[in-house]
Amino acid sequence: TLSPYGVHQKHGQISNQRRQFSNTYISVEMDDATGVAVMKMKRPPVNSLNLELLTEFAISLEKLEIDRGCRGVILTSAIPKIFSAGLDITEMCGKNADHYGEFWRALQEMWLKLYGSNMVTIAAINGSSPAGGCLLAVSCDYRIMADNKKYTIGLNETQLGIVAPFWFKDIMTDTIGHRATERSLELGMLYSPTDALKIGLVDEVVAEDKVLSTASAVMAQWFAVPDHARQLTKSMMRKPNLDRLVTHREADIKNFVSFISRDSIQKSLQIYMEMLKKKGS
Ligand SMILES: CC/C=C\C/C=C\CCCC/C=C/C(=O)SCCNC(=O)CCNC(=O)[C@H](O)C(C)(C)COP(=O)(O)OP(=O)(O)OC[C@H]1O[C@@H](n2cnc3c(N)ncnc32)[C@H](O)[C@@H]1OP(=O)(O)O
Repeated sequence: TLSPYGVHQKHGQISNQRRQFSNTYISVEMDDATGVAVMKMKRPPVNSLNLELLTEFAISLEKLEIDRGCRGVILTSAIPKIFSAGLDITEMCGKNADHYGEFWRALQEMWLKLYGSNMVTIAAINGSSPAGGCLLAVSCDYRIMADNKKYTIGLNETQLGIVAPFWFKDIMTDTIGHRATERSLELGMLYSPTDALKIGLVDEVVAEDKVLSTASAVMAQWFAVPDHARQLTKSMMRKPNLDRLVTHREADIKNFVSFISRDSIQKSLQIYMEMLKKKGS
């Protein structure tokens, strides 16, 4: 079927209790018996967040949000060793202003839906999660990371010569505190799972093969609280950050477009991409 956004979706029934829907880059398996949906990003090689993935992400969340049977979402990756490499740098390089604006709006939309969700959201971080990947995780209610010191998480934007916008910074501050955020963002720090746990960036570190089962167990604990009370509390806690972006949404897009279009910033991003490619070859 074609959704109102023009994204093709495949629907399938895999049992009486489980429903599945899949787009190009997102697959969702909804378990009607538990009320839990597992949403997986599947954009090889590194789940970088391009315009299409962000759009599919927002549509999938919207569908779950209006599904009365769905009370919680586990967000994870179908790609081994990678949760998400963050924003697709090629979406921010060598394109025109209209494209940058459309891309940024899609990112804002996805974030407003994820951070503002009424459902319980748990990030099952089964791999590296820099920058935009960290934003996804920090926007959830709870974070469980795989215990593998090769994986890192953090807002490393300054290492690319770019700057995390105020709404990334706000939720990072709410998660790890002002001082830790200041240091972390200025230096563009990436943390191992153990260090991320120490500063409170993730809530639990578990063996790689236990990430999903732990997420399900944590979900059951959160489900023990009456939905209406938990939802009103979540909304009370998150409303100021949501309102701030909604109020300044157009200015934020303008700011991004003018910043990213600068020659010096384009050059920094190109150098970073070349560095990534060299490392891989
Ligand atoms: C004043 C302020 C106002 C407004 C705001 C202004 C600015 C905007 C800020 C925007 C916020 C930005 C957020 C972001 O998310 S930027 C992206 C940051 N991401 C990273 O730095 C991660 C980079 N990637 C890695 O570190 C590694 O790839 C990773 C994830 C650890 C995996 O490592 P590995 O398995 O070894 O894989 P490779 O490195 O070999 O990568 C494989 C392949 O993927 C390409 N690639 C990797 N990451 C990205 C990416 N983010 N975007 C696009 N492409 C990516 C990589 O180049 C390889 O490609 P190849 O062709 O060589 O196969």
